[in-house]
Amino acid sequence: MKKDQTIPVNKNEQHTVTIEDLTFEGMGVAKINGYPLFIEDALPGEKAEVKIHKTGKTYGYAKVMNRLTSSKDRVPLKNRSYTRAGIAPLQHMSYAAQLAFKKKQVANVMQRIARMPEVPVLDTMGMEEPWGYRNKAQVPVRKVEGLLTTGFFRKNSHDLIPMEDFYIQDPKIDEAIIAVRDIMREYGVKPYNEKDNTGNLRHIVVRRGYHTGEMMIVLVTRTAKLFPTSKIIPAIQEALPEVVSIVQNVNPRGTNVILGEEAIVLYGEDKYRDELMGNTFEISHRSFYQVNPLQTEKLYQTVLDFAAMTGEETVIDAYCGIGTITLALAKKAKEVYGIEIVEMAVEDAKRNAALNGVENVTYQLGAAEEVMLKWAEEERTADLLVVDPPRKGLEGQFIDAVLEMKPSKMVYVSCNPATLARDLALLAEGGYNVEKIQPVDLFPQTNHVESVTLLTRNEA
Ligand SMILES: C[S@@+](CC[C@H](N)C(=O)[O-])C[C@H]1O[C@@H](n2cnc3c(N)ncnc32)[C@H](O)[C@@H]1O
Repeated sequence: MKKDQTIPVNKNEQHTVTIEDLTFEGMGVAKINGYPLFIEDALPGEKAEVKIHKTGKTYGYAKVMNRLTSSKDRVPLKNRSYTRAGIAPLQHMSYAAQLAFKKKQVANVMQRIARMPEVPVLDTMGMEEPWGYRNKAQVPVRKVEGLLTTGFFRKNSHDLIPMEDFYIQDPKIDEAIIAVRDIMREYGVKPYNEKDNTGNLRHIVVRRGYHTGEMMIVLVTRTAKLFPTSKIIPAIQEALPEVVSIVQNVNPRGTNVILGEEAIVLYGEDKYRDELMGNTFEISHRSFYQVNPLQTEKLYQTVLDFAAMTGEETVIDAYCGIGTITLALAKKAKEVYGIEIVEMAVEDAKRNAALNGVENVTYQLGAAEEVMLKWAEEERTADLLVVDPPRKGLEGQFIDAVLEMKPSKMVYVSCNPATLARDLALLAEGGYNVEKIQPVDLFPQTNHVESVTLLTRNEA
């Protein structure tokens, strides 16, 4: 829709529309005289009476008042709040349709952003049981009707929707949140009030090892003062025998960032254990660890399959976190160099290598873009480069370093198709062939798309 065109709808009007497409967030798209309306819980092909609730210059939002026809891809909702909270925005879509939607997301950006429609995008690898998969929950705590309450924020807001069962988390984690909430209520802990930055308990974070059952509880508070800890700690231990670590993380700032800088270990050590690809990992409360353990093994196996190593390779694993991919690579390579920016993750990574008796890995603390540039200038090289950056993708400087270093093979693990496509276009321009992309569903019921891409150097 052109900017100078008048908006063909008004707020609160009702219209009958047919859904034509889905946004990357999974919202239905219908058009009225070319003006796109984004509609929650609506699938392509469905006809519905909708009410306009927001209009902008180039698009608006509408709500389904009456669904007139249903798509064959529609399944019953578990709970409408999960869509509102953004926990399970695709819950109305059959799992097969979710997998197809994610494959299409990748194909779309490869066409639109990378301008490489010819690159094969394989079928998304899904889960057998796409619920109850998350090994970590970070649940906000607020006062609701006078009581310390846990739940989830309504999308784009900080209104707490009280919730006890999240469905996408390991059910043991849901139980643990309720148990900790009840203990906090019993001992009169004050819930955080962000309006005037008062109260104390901001978030309850629970992490649980899928293979070990070990649980870590993180109590995120505004001040370092906490409760009658002498009563709370034994109460948590009694209610949750799987708990091996209780950490208080202090975050005094008025911010959306969950964790603060200061940590006080209340019980055990700042770590719990889990296993991945036959290796054991100790994970501290600040370290990144993939949230879907079963699918993570499929993701890493895809990395190994794409890498097809002979045992002679020198490998760089950039953005390595606590070394989960690094150790999987180490079994098949001559040597692996991990790069990671979070100091505690590097400490975890080193300890984890020792714990598993792996000697052919070396970890470098620092920004991957700086370390890679330095290594390229020193004329160090690698046969294989594995990258697994955060959502913003690779820095320009990182790509420059890759093009100078020229590893013959690259495997790119991405959690954001848009930045992946941008980076693949630059790498292709710099002499890499983008061979294939394998989407892997790490986040069923959500619109997040993870993928693994194989690139080889075109020496011609
Ligand atoms: C998506 S995680 C991947 C971690 C690991 N490969 C895994 O599968 O568990 C991205 C990691 O990159 C790290 N990171 C973020 N920016 C970085 C940078 N500029 N340089 C190096 N590491 C960075 C984060 O701390 C995080 O551990």
